[in-house]
Amino acid sequence: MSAPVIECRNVTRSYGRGENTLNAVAGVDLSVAAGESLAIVGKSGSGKSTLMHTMALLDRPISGAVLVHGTETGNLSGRQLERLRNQEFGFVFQQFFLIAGQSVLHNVVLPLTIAGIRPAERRRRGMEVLERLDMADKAKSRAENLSGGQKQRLVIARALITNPAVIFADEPTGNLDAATGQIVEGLLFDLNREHGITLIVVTHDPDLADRCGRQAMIHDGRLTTLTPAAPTAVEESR
Ligand SMILES: Nc1ncnc2c1ncn2[C@@H]1O[C@H](COP(=O)(O)OP(=O)(O)OP(=O)(O)O)[C@@H](O)[C@H]1O
Repeated sequence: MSAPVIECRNVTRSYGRGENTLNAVAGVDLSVAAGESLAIVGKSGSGKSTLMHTMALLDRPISGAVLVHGTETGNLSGRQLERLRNQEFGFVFQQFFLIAGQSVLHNVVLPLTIAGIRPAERRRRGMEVLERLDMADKAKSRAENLSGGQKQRLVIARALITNPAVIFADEPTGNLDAATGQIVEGLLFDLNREHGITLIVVTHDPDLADRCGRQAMIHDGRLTTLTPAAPTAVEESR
């Protein structure tokens, strides 16, 4: 089995103060092996997105620790967290978070722009990833003019551009019709299987959850069930 790419140790994340404090995630221990696929499931409001955001270093836990490749992240500065996120993680959320008025290519290379990569290199890598997702002919189109499925493919291209170790997907097919959702789902699992990218998916969709190697069930912020007990990790191929 590969070493954990992400490890949560007794992670608690709360909202509000005093008697209004709500532990949206409470004492979660969870280890994700490199190359596995994990679904985070549970009822609405159970804490799935909060857990994912905490694992993805978008939110800090109020207690406990999140380790990435074995490194404790609690002492990192905001800038260091941002760099780690940008290098290691890709994000595919239900809302596409596209910059309207800008081209598909501009949107795809955004993480490289943030990382300070030069324009020629950005363009080369942007076109490469768009070709991989069969979207090269749309490179110059305005992002807002794409169909829903094309937008989500753009988002996957943007998530892939930094060659991430982990893709976090929060209801990735939630805004898509069933057929388009299947295509996007297929793409995500191909990346997991063929490129060893770890996939962590928050979903209400039982079929999508079933395609993942493991399922973590969250109830009132607590991890209640983890199935199967042993991770089905594939070799990391990065
Ligand atoms: N920014 C916030 N401020 C205050 N409370 C919040 C905030 N974000 C989430 N919560 C609360 O934390 C709890 C967990 O929310 P979270 O979004 O993680 O659940 P979820 O399982 O992802 O829900 P859903 O499936 O509906 O998206 C909920 O009770 C929610 O109301």
